[in-house]
Amino acid sequence: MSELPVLISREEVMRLLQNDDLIPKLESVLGMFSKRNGAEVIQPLRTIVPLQKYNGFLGLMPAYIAHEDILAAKMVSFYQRDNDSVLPAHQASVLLFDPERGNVKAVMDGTVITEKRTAAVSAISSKLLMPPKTEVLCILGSGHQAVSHYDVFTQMFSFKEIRVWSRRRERAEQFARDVQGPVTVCSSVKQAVEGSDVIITVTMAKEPVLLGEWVKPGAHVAAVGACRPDWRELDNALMREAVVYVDSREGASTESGDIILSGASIFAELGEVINGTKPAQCEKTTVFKSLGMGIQDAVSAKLVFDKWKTQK
Ligand SMILES: NC(=O)C1=CN([C@@H]2O[C@H](COP(=O)(O)OP(=O)(O)OC[C@H]3O[C@@H](n4cnc5c(N)ncnc54)[C@H](O)[C@@H]3O)[C@@H](O)[C@H]2O)C=CC1
Ligand SMILES: O=C(O)C1=NCCCC1
Repeated sequence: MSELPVLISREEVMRLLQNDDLIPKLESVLGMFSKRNGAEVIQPLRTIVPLQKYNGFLGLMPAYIAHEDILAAKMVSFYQRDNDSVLPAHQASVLLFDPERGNVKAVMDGTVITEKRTAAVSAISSKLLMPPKTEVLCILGSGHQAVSHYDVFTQMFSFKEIRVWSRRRERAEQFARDVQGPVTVCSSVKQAVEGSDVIITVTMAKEPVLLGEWVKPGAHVAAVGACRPDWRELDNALMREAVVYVDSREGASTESGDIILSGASIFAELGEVINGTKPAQCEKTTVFKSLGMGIQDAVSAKLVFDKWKTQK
C-alpha cells in the first residue's frame, strides 16, 4: 500500500519557497513550455467551474514536466467579494503526485504558491522587458498579490520610488504601513501611473482601470488581474499600442478579456524571449498579460517538497 501524503502548511510553504530558488526554475519551465514539445511539458488548458450563485470560480490546473518528473495539480477557488467581506478572494491547494505509482506524495497550501509564483513570473517579465533606466514602480491594487509583487520586486530591483493606488485610500495606506520601506500612496490611478517605468496591475477589476493615455512610452506593464474572458484591467488604447507578451498563447486567447475584447495581437510568450526565439522589445511600451499556469505551480510544489524532505 502507498504511504499517506504529507501535509505541508501555509507557514511551511511560506518559509520553504524562496525567490532565489523559484525564479530560475520558473524561467526554465517557461522556456521549455514555449518549445511545444508535447512529450516534455503537458499542461492542458485550465478547467474553470463557474459558481454563479456565489460569484466565484473553481480552477483545476494539472501539469506534468517529463524531464524533472513532476506531476502536480492545483485547485484554486476565486471569488469577487464585496469590499468588506472577511472571506478570502483566492484559496488554493496543490497535490504533488508520484508520477510512476500515481499516489499523492504531498498536499500543500497553494495560496502562498499562487502569490509567490505569480509575482516571480511578473518579476521575470520585468527583468526581460522593462526599459533600461527604471526609477518608478507603480502597483495598482493593495491585496495579496500586491504584497507578493512588492516583496519580489524590491528584492530583485532597486527603484527610487514605489507608488501604490487602491480603490479605497485607507487600504493603500495600510499596504504602505505593512511593507518594509517607503511607499507613496496615490489618490488616483492617473497620479500613480504617470511617469512610472514599471506598472503592476493586481486588481479584481472587471472594467479597465489603467488607460493607455497615462502610460509613459517605453514603460512595462505586468497585468496580473482580469483572468476571465469578459474582465478587463487595461483599455483598448494600451492593449493595441503596446507589444503584448503572455505566459501561454492558448491561455491568454481563451481567458484574457484584455486580449480577446481589445483584439490585440500577441507578440510572444515569455518563454520565447527566454529561449531567444523572440526579441524583448524593451524600447517600446510592453504589456505582459499573466494568466497563471499549472507548470508554475508544479515546479513550486516540487521545490517546497524537496526542501521539506531535507529539513524534516
Ligand atoms: N495571473 C495570475 O497568475 C494570477 C492572477 N490573480 C489575479 O490577481 C488579482 C489580485 O489578486 P489578489 O491580490 O489575490 O486579490 P485580493 O482580493 O487580495 O486583492 C484585490 C485587489 O483588487 C482591488 N479591487 C477589487 N475590485 C476592484 C475594482 N473593481 N477596481 C479596482 N480595484 C479593485 C481590491 O481593493 C484589492 O486591492 C485578481 O484579479 C486575481 O484573480 C491571482 C492569482 C494568480
Ligand atoms: O493561476 C492562478 O492560480 C490563477 N489565475 C487566475 C485567477 C485565479 C488564480
